[in-house]
Amino acid sequence: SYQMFHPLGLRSSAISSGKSSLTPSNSHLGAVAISVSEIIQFLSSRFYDKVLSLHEDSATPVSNPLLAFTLIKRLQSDWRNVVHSLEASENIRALKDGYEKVEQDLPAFEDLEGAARALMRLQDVYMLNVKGLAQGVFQRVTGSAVTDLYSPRRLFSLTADDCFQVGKVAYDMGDYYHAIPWLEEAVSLFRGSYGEWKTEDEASLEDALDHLAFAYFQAGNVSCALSLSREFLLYSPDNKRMSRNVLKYEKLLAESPTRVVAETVIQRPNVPHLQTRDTYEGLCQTLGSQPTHYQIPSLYCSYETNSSPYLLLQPIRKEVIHLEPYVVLYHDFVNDLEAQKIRGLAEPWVIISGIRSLMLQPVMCFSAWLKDTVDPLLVTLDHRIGALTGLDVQPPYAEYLQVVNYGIGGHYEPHFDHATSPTSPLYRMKSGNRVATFMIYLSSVEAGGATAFIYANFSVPVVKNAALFWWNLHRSGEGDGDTLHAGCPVLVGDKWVANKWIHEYGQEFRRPCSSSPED
Ligand SMILES: O=C(O)CCC(=O)C(=O)O
Ligand SMILES: [Fe+2]
Repeated sequence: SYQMFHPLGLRSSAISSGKSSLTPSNSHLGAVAISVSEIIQFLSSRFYDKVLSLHEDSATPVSNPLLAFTLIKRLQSDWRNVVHSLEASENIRALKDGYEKVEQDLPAFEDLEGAARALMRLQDVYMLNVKGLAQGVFQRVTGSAVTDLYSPRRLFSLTADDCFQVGKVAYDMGDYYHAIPWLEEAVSLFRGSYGEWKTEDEASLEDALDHLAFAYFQAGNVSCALSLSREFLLYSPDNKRMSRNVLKYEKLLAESPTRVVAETVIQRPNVPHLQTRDTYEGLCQTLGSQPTHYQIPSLYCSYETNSSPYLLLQPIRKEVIHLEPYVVLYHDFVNDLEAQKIRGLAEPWVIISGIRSLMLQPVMCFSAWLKDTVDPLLVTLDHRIGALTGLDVQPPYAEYLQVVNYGIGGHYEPHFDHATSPTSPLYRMKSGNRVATFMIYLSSVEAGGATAFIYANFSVPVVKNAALFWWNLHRSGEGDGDTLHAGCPVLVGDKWVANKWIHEYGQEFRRPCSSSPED
C-alpha cells in the first residue's frame, strides 16, 4: 500500500483544522485564523482536492493490472504535472496574496522574543528541564529528583527549529546561560532528523552547531566549542570561518590543556531584585508554603460574620494565613457566576491582542478599572467587602475594582501596593495611602501563579473565588516593609485577579491609629 502524500507542505491536520477553535473575541488571532482558513479552503476546494483524488484508493491492495498501471502513472507523472501546472502557480499566488493581507496582524519578531523570554523565565523560576519542555512535559529537576509540576493531557512537543529560535533569542542577548541548553536541544533534535528538510524551518543542524559552538566558546568551554565546530565541518567542509575557528580552538587548547577539563559555571544573567530572587522563586515553587495550622495555634479558620447582618445570613470561611503582616484568605468570597461576570466586564479592556496576551512582555499583565456604575454586581461586592473587613470602601475611600489578567508566563515582580514616596500618584485621590489590599482570585490556574510574600516568607496558591486580605500600613500609617509581594509566573493557565485597594481616610474609626510602629 502507498503512503498518503500532502502537497505544498500542508499537513492533513493543518487542513482539517482550518477554522481553529479560537473565539472571535480573541481579535487578532481570530482574524488571522479565519483568513488563513479561507485560503486553505480555497486550496482544499480546488488544488488540494485534485491532488488528493490522484491518491484515492491508493491504500487498498492492488490486484487489477489497470489499476496498478494508473496508480503508478499518477505517482510517476500526474502528480508532477499538477504541481507544475499553471493552476498550481495560481494557487501559490493566492497563498502569497492571502499572507500579505494578514501579514501586519501577525505576531512581530518582538512578540516571538517576548514569548521566548517568558519560556526562559518559567524555566528558571520552576527549575524546568529543557529536554522535558521540548517533549511537552513540565518537570522540575533538582539533583536526581524529578517532580512533575503539571501533566498535560496532550503532549505538545517542540521541533528542533522551535528550540533553536528560543536559544537564538538568548544568544543574541549574550545570555549563554539560557542559549546553551536550548541550542543543545536543537542540535540533538536536528541530528535525529537530519536530511528531513521542513519547509517552515528557518534553521538547520549547521546553524545550531555554529551557534552552540560559539556559545560554548563564549562561556569558556573551548573543548565543547572545538568538537561542535568539527562536527559542523563534516557537513560544510568548505566553510572558511569555521576552519579558522577550529584552528583557533586547537591552539588555545594546546596552550593551556587544563581547559579541556575546566568545568565552567555560567552565571544566570542579572535580573532586578537579585537579592530577593532566590526567596521569591523558592516560594513560587512551593506553591503555598504557609505554615499549617497545627504548627501555629494562633492561625485558625473560622466563619466570619463580623457582627454584620449581611454576613450572619451567609458567613464566609476565613483562614488566617499569617499574623505579621496580617494576611487572611476568605474562601468562596464570590461564586463561579460572579467571577465569570467580573472577568466578562473587564475582558473588552483587558484583551488587547489575542496573540500578545498569550505570552507577554515585562509587566506581563493587562488590567482594567471597573467603576461601580458599570454593573450592580460591583456595588454588591463593595457591600460584601465592607461588611467583611469593617472598612469603608465607598469612593474616594477605596479605588475602583482593578481586574488583572495574566497570560502564560505572566507575572508581577516583587512590589508594595502602598506608596513608598510622598510624590506617588496614589495620593492624587486625596484619601491617603493604600491601607489595605483586598484581592479576589477570579480563576484557577493549572500550574504556577501563587502570590508570594517575599520577606514574610510564605506564598498563597491561587484558590478560585477566594479573596486575600492584608494590611499594607502599620497603625501608625507607616508602610509595612514585610508586605513585599509578587505574583508568580503562570506556568499553565489563565490567571485573573481583582484588586480593591482601600485607603487610609474613612477608616479612622474603623481601624484606629496607634503610635506604636509594630501594630
Ligand atoms: O497576582 C497576584 O498574585 C498579585 C497581584 C498583585 O500583587 C497586585 O496586583 O498588586
Ligand atoms: Fe500587589
